[in-house]
Amino acid sequence: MPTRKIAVLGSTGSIGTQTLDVIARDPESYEVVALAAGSNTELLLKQAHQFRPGVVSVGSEEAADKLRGLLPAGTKLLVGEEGLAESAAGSGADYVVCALVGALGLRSTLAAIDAGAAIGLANKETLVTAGHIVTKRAAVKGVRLLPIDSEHSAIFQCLNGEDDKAIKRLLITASGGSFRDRSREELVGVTVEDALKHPNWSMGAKITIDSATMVNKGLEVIEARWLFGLPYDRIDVVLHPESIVHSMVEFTDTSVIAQLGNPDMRVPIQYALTYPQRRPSPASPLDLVKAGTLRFREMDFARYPCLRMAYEAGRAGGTATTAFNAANEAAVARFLRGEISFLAIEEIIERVLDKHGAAAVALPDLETILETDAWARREASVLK
Ligand SMILES: NC(=O)C1=CN([C@@H]2O[C@H](COP(=O)(O)OP(=O)(O)OC[C@H]3O[C@@H](n4cnc5c(N)ncnc54)[C@H](OP(=O)(O)O)[C@@H]3O)[C@@H](O)[C@H]2O)C=CC1
Ligand SMILES: CC(=O)[C@@H](O)[C@H](O)COP(=O)(O)O
Ligand SMILES: [Mn+2]
Repeated sequence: MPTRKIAVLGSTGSIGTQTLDVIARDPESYEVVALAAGSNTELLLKQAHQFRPGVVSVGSEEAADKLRGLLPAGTKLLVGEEGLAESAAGSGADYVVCALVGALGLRSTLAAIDAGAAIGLANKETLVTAGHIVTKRAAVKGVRLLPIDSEHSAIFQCLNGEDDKAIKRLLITASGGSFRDRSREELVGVTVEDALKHPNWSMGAKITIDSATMVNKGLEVIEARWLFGLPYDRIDVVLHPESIVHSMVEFTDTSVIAQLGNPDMRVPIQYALTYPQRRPSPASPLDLVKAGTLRFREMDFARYPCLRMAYEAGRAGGTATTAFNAANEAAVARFLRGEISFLAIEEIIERVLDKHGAAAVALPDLETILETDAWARREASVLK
């Protein structure tokens, strides 16, 4: 594999740091040309000195002030949305790891695609917000969207070399999240601290809350629809408490192909970086005998209404998934700030979707999508 010129957007986050861990283990294969982060300037400074990117971008002037004069000589320091776009499309990157959190990642993902860079996509909200625009733009540019999200990496691996016509359905696995052993009645009054205790994965705060509400799986169903081009009635979710089967594909001959492994994001990250090659990984090998039992249960949509809403928004099309994602982002931010209860997240999403109504336009343009995103955030930010 020729040396890849890598931009890592969201380099100080859970995915970003694990991406840099993978890169640091194989320095001959990668040159880091851009790092972008929000406010963790202490970690970003360490990363800049370790990887010497030509471009470093931060979320605000305040954060930039903390870096000025401390970066390696010659490093270009950028700020905000422009900095993200420049990191993605003006840094000489031929591969962009999209590991920002939220729909914030949309514009830089589009900029990277327009620049012809390969995309390692972790930032699922981008596809949920504007899947038809992102996928069409990538197809026109001949850019491959390589999935980093563990379930979509698993599906991508299961589909490798298969005939699309032989696919019967996708089976996305779900751990059930932090409160999987609680009834709905027992969700009243749960704390942020408890919601952040994912049973199997160590992840950023937002996705961990999304896993607890099952919004994450809803986002992943919509993400799968856009990545693999299948209708929603052929994308199913199954509860799998062990998070060892990362997802499966059922084929027309009744075969079910699965990808398994210990829950370690460095495996899907590395696969997205080195595809179609597979490289040794520092992840601990899976011992199925030690794992013993792998359980699968039917998804309970009454227990997890956010998943139902995601399917409804996906089927409605248009800007409904944009509104779903934006309302969730705003509601989760309020929950994490201690402003609303855990159950208020799903209530707010439901009310925003009710207000959004039927999608007016089947395939909205980017301006309409961005307007809907802003509208849904405003609505979700004031609902009690
Ligand atoms: N973590 C995981 O295991 C998985 C994550 N994903 C997806 O990957 C994406 C990233 O998730 P995760 O790594 O957990 O998220 P984190 O919250 O851990 O990291 C988010 C990154 O985005 C940066 N960021 C936030 N706001 C801004 C901003 N305004 N400008 C520039 N950078 C910003 C953060 O910078 P800073 O911290 O410096 O503010 C950080 O580097 C999400 O879409 C998530 O759903 C998918 C599968 C698994
Ligand atoms: C690691 C990863 O891909 C996350 O999306 C994780 O899968 C969350 O899992 P659950 O949403 O199944 O709890
Ligand atoms: Mn996932």
